[in-house]
Amino acid sequence: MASPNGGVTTYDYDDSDSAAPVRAQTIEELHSLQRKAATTTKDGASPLQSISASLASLAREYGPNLVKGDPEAKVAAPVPVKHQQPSAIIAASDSSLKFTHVLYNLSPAELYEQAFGQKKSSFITSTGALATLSGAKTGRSPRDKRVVKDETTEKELWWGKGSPNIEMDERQFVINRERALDYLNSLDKVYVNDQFLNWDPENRIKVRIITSRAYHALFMHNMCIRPTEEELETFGTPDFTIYNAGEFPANRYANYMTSSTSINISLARREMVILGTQYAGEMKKGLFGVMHYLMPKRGILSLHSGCNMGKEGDVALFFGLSGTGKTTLSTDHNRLLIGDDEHCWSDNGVSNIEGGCYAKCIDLSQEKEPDIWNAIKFGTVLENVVFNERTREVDYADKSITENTRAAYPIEFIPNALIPCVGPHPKNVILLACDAYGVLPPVSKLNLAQTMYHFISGYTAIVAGTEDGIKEPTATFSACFGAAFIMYHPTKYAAMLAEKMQKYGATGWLVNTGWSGGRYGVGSRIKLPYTRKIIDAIHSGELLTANYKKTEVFGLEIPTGIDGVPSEILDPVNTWTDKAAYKETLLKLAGLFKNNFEVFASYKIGDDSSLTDQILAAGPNF
Ligand SMILES: Nc1ncnc2c1ncn2[C@@H]1O[C@H](COP(=O)(O)OP(=O)(O)O)[C@@H](O)[C@H]1O
Ligand SMILES: C=C(OP(=O)(O)O)C(=O)O
Ligand SMILES: [Ca+2]
Ligand SMILES: [Mn+2]
Repeated sequence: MASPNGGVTTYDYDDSDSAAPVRAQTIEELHSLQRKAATTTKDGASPLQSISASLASLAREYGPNLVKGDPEAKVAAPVPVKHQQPSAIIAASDSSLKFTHVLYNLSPAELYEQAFGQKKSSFITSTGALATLSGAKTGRSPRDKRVVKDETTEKELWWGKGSPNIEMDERQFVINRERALDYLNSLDKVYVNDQFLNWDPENRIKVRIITSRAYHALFMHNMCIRPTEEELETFGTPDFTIYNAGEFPANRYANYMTSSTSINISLARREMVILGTQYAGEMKKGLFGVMHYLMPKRGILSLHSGCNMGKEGDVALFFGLSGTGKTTLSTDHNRLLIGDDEHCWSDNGVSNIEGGCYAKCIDLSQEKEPDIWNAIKFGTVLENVVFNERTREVDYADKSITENTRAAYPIEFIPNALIPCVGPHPKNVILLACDAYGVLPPVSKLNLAQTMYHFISGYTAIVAGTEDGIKEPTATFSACFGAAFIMYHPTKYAAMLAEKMQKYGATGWLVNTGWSGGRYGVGSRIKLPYTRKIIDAIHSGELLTANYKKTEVFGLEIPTGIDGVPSEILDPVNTWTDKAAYKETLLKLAGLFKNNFEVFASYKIGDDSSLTDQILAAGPNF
């Protein structure tokens, strides 16, 4: 009788195990049957060659020896493809004799397995997410960011007081780059992701992320736009490359370095080097800075904002500093999500830069934020959360590691995401100001000059944990609601925003997602359900036709009533029991606005000098 595995004749024993035997002679063969080979690229060597070039030292003649696939994979291992090297070259150092395995664009399942093999800190939670730790740094380190100042960037970029761009020179950049590369090339394996930024096909940017940690690769898989198999085949050379050697420290004695953490950007080389921090947000926000450089050169405005669209095609932008409500408020069950954090506004409308969302999840509740809650499942990265050791249920209230706990998931995990993530010109531009002083109204309608005044001021709070060293909400002025990420002077972005808002007739709003009834510590955070009702009234048009009154000092137009919101909270004076303290705090804040704006007073906003005058007059009067 012919056996199912063909050719081999077996005889009937009186054996109870009468099922057909598996098509394997050995246990290894059996294991190899478990996994069906994935379709590989037509020309397997081509991405490896471009990766080898990426990982090459600038000082040595050729790059490291690269092999595809996991060194641990004994079964069905991909065929090693050695990088082409001139055969006559004699290895200059031991490091060039050694192989580094490249794990290229792995799937989430593969990255889970890699993460478990790599760190004791990676676990599956009860809903299937990958919980992990980012190490000593659990927020961004803006004081450790350096940008190469050369002849071009010296003229182009915003430098000096208030600017996020702290200079370094080209030579120190390549020294740090070499340090990162030597570290990465010393490892047995590195993870490489080739992905895209920007859903606008005409302005798509190709990015490569090289990292030592599987969780970083999964994070970027979720956060950037994922290429199809065909797009990977023709990917070619990336437009921008991140070398994430965050597990390895920077040299504190090097020029321009002040700590062992260093985030280095060279716009000329189109590269970013990360040393001494594993906080994943550093990569996504670093790339955002690059987009803030590249896009305005093409007449496209880059925005630190969330974005969603109503059923009628009405688009809203939500500008806000980290942790002040972009993700929470743009994720709205009644609207289509275009993106939660980074967008472009071009002549064609809006487009999301990213392929995923990065939600703060401290105190996350299923009831208040159901869509984010449900997105935390297999494939999602959970950074720095605490969970029950046995049930693996996450305790979202636990701040023992940080208050900046985060979930990163692909945008498709939100059921009403709009794919591709593009939309028409915005109708409403909402500025989220998280007021730690508790004196700004929950909502005000702004005219264009006021919108520009508040956009340039960027008054809000840095919330606990989002930046290194911040322990409680701290009042700040962050130009364009994202000063840490912009590259040019704020008035360049403001002029573009004014032009676009005017051209497309968008209305500006100031929404306080912070405190009410007293400053932080005395009053309380405005309730999320009320903020949602306010946002609903903006979207529906209800607030365009409402009755308004003007506040003293700031001259803000506030509505007298909104469906579902207690009317008395709309004017903040009503929520303070100590009226004298309210007035004093209001004047104090107005003074801070005035001081902050002084540096901008000498700049013209765009070509319109009458708009500049109106903007200067749109601040507080006292
Ligand atoms: N009134 C409010 N409006 C918006 N967010 C609020 C409000 N009250 C509390 N929050 C909380 O503030 C945080 C906002 O974070 P998130 O939306 O992720 O910020 P961003 O996307 O701007 O970085 C969430 O944890 C949210 O639950
Ligand atoms: C990730 C960050 O912020 P956001 O919540 O705005 O994405 C950050 O500031 O590190
Ligand atoms: Ca090796
Ligand atoms: Mn966010």
